Amino acid sequence: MSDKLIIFDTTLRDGEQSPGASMTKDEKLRIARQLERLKVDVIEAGFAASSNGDFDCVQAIANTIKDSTVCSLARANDRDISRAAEALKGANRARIHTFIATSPLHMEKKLRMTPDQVFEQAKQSVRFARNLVDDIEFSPEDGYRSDMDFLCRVLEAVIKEGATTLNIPDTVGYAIPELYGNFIRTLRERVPNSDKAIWSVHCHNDLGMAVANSLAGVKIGGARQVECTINGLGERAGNCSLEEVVMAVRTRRDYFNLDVGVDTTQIVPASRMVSQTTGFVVQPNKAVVGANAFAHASGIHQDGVLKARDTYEIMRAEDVGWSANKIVLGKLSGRNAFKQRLQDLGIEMESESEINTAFAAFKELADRKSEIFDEDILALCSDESVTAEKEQYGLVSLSQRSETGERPHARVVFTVAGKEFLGESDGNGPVDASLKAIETHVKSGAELVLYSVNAITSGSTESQGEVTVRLQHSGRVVNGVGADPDIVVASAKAYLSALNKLHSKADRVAAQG
Ligand SMILES: CC(=O)SCCNC(=O)CCNC(=O)[C@H](O)C(C)(C)COP(=O)(O)OP(=O)(O)OC[C@H]1O[C@@H](n2cnc3c(N)ncnc32)[C@H](O)[C@@H]1OP(=O)(O)O
Ligand SMILES: CC(C)C(=O)C(=O)O
Repeated sequence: MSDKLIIFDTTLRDGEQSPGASMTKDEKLRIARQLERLKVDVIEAGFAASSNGDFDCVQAIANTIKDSTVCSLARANDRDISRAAEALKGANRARIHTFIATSPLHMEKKLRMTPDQVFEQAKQSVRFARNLVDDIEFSPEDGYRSDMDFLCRVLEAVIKEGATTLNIPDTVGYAIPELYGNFIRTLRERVPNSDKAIWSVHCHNDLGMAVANSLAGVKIGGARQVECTINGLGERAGNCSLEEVVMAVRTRRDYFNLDVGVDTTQIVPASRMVSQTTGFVVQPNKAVVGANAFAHASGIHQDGVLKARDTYEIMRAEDVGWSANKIVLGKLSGRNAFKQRLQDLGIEMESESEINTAFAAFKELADRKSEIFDEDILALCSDESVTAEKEQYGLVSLSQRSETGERPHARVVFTVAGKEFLGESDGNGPVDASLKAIETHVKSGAELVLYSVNAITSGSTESQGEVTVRLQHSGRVVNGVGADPDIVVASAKAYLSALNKLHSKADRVAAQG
């Protein structure tokens, strides 16, 4: 049996069946080119007979893609199949994928056909398609819920008519891995001449088992084609996700012993492209392509990964297209990860006790802020040099008046080197008025380059607000942070804190030079 697993991507067909994921021709072409870079074996470009627009998409993709086989879906009737063949005319390698439902439920209630009629239509359609194109895939829709004897009869007949791939869909995601794997194996054992066709799996994710079922179809059943989509996009809860199935087979080659031709470094770019095109956001904890798939937030894991990546990583982030794995600093981080980040940022600490002080400040900040960025660490480390005694500026009191239709006015009392000053100003808003009131006396000449507000405590109106301001002056950039239940007061505190840092940096520069 072949040791190659064929990757059949149906993002542009079944993926587009996700409500809200419809794509334009240009978008489909762009994704098709990315799928070719990804080196998938087959691209199911659409359903040519479904509309003139989708016909154009299939045709454009067929005329553009050179390496992958381009496929169109078609119902089991002459019109759909002819449209598919026509759209695929320009393809280097073309495949028609024709299907008809074989489960008792679908035949009786949906198609309103007898099993014998379905049998004849399946045979006739494959024969018709085979006269137009050599590469024919046949799918008994709702195959997994079909009667085994009937299914074997249909599959035997379509092989005789020239079907080259037999795809057994779990159309409604009802299968369980072991049962689905055995189902495929039984079919392969019972259908005469089963080795004349490639067996394929197409699983939906209604019970969250699309990937597991597909892999069971491969391992237990002996399927050698998996139908899948980028980000697991697809009808209802989606399809088997390409990135998961490919990385499972590759990472556990010891178990599957199969080759996949996919260039895995193109996985993340493909995932991003599909997400941006469809507007379907990838959940952060999604395997392989989620933002957190290679991110470590807890101290023990961070320590392990810094010492040896494989302690907590079974794949390399770079192998699937991320630039690197991530150590995310936060309240669960430990000293080793913190020290490593200081080193990465070029921050030198002279003694272990200095590091301990910075680490304690970091932990305190991390209790209030869910993620600590490099800017926070830079600010936090420069804070160490600003002790209470050295503070040049301090807030004493603030009052402000703002009424609808009137320009807000602020009165701020603050200290400069221990002496009290009163500043007053109007402004566009109460925050603007307060900062201008401080500047009436300070005249720092600094430019405000960032202003942001965070709720430190839970999201009620009583929350403590944390304001960050970033000031720039003569090439120096400093962050100031202030917290208070009153956002205007927090802003004034943050502003004065940033002025303190500018002042202390200026002092240091003066002392050095
Ligand atoms: C499991 C899957 O994902 S299958 C693929 C699903 N994808 C799509 O349906 C997307 C594209 N579909 C479409 O654009 C339209 O449904 C079309 C163009 C295919 C058909 O549109 P309409 O002719 O208006 O039919 P409508 O969609 O209302 O009903 C489907 C018809 O096809 C029949 N049909 C369904 N499957 C098949 C099949 N595999 N082979 C032959 N006929 C079929 C149904 O019995 C029904 O026939 P009826 O009109 O005689 O009752
Ligand atoms: C057309 C077939 C393969 C399908 O999409 C399904 O059964 O889910």
